[in-house]
Amino acid sequence: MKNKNNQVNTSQAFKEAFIKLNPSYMIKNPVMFTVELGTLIMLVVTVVSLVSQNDFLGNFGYNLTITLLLFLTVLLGNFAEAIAEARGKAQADTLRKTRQDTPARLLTNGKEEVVSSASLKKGDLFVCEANDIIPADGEIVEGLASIDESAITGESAPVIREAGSDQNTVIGGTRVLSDRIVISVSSNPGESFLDKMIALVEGANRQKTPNEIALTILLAAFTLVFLIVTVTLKPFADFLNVSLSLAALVSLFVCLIPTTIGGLLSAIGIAGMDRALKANIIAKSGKAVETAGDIDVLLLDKTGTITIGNRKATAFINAPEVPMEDLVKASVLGSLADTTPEGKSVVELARKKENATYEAPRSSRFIDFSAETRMSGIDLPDGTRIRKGAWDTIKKWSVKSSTSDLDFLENEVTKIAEKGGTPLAVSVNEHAIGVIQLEDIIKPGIQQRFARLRKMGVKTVMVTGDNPLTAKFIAELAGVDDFIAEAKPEDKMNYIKNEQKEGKLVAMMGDGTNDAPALAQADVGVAMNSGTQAAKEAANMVDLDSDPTKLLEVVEIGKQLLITRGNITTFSIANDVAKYFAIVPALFAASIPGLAALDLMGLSSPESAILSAVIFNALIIPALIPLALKGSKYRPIGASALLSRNLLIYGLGGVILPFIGIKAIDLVVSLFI
Ligand SMILES: Nc1ncnc2c1ncn2[C@@H]1O[C@H](COP(=O)(O)OP(=O)(O)OP(=O)(O)O)[C@@H](O)[C@H]1O
Ligand SMILES: [K+]
Ligand SMILES: [Mg+2]
Repeated sequence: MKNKNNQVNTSQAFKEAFIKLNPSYMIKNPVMFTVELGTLIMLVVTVVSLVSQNDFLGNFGYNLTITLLLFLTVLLGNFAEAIAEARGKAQADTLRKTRQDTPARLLTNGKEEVVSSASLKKGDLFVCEANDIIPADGEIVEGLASIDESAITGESAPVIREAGSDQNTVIGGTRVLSDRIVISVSSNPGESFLDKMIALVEGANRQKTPNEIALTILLAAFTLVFLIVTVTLKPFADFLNVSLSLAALVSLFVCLIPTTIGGLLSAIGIAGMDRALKANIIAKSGKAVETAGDIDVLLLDKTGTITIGNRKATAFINAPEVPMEDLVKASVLGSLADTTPEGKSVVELARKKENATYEAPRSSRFIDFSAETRMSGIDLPDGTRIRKGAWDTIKKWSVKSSTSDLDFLENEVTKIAEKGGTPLAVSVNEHAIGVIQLEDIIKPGIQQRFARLRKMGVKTVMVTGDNPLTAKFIAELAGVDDFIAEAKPEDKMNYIKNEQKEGKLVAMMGDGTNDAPALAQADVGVAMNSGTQAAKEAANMVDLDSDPTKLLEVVEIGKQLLITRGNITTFSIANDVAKYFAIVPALFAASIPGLAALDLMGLSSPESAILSAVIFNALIIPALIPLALKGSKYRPIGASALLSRNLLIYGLGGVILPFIGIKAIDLVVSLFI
């Protein structure tokens, strides 16, 4: 999140590192758990070597040193995880301050009563006015207000939230700046957006992602293989009359198993979630963040996602021989009960421009707008049927219209649509009588960012319920690769299913209830924070900035996470293999003259070789903490170029570094033993 202080408390993280030594916690990380076991074994050996002496038990001072170094290795792994978590904890504390108990003006049967925010339940209604802190998450059922959401988003510009629109949700802890709204509570105590966010940043219920689980299993398998390698070295050494102490065997084992990635794995995952949060993305799972790194197609809803979303009526166009007054009257009557911003703006335009107000006769029947029918309207008591909606539906409805009227209106509809406006046709008793022009504003700065997504190999597709001409205009202006028009909610979902059948990974960004099925179906569903409750619940991420191009950051964070994990794994395993060739010749060189040729390093003694390797093995973990937290940089240079580049740096580097590092440490260590 922006503007949030993010101070990392190092001493606190160090304390956490000790708490994490608990074996029931350690067992989740098999590699480091084995190191902990090794430490315990060495502790026992150290104590025993104090009273009884032989070659296998080794000497007390040396054993104690190895024990302490192994303990340090475990501790440093835990510290890496703790320091990654500490950043989230600082943010959680800031958020907690936002979640205080506030008075709520509960509304029951039209009467107001002040209660505590903690007692609000799902479905309760409450009132908020200027300067009130909104006591709970909810949907506005009446009115419109400007709201300061900076406590959550860090963004100081106020946002407009309005009943009946796709921008009708409010978050507990944010502040109303103007006007009066009635809100219906959408979550029970303890389950609010803030509660979920706090749990998320604290990593309280962080689940390992499928990728992480797979890697953990692989690393455990490696550990087992190296256990066998180490154990079989003992009879081999006996046969050759080389004395190998228990300390040497345990140390060799710890040096060979992938402790570097084992110690940093969870820190890498936590840091990825943390980067998402810094980009103002609330990711409900780490899996979604990782998947985002591999996305092929991005679907975007038009209204409210690519455009600002409060479409306003700006003109009435009447059919020939239909008086303007009749069109305006029918438009207003057909919009009186329409709670959408489109409907309200029609009534508004009639009042402002034509100075016309009308009231619906009693016992009229209202037909609500739905994305499915794409029209709305009213049936008057005298039998008059008024409908307004998308041109293709109204055209079908208007069976009694003359061809010339239909031709005229179709021409007007085309003109509006070609400029990116949304035409709403109006029909009375199956006669089309005119068109209302709706206009919307495209969110700024979109085009370049879609171009970058294209460069990353992501195809962008706009899906909309609007007509093909409007869709085409907005699609070109926004710079998306393709568009789908006249899409009903299930069309959006089916498009995603089809792409998925072809093996593609699909992301969807949307804000409306009509986007919810698609958001749930997509591999990565991102809801606009401004969107409806249904959209936010169906999605696996929420973008606090309601920015449709935010997927760019999400993809980069996902790729970064995958690449960082890949790089450190490569490095860790290359390191371990190199250590084998650095230490084993040193252990046997004295007894097998043939091996001396392999002893490239010429380490000062077998004991010093072992010690130096263990020290190197422990220190490499903190050395890589900054990389694990910051992540490898992602460059859009293509997958194979990236792979060969990283293999070169982390694979080759991982092989070479231990030779240099261990030799340098050996030079120092040999001064002491
Ligand atoms: N209040 C309304 N009354 C009648 N018709 C409407 C109303 N609002 C929209 N329409 C018509 O229905 C069509 C579909 O609307 P819908 O909101 O499902 O899709 P959309 O406008 O493309 O938005 P999105 O891109 O968010 O899906 C609109 O293009 C418009 O022609
Ligand atoms: K190791
Ligand atoms: Mg929308």
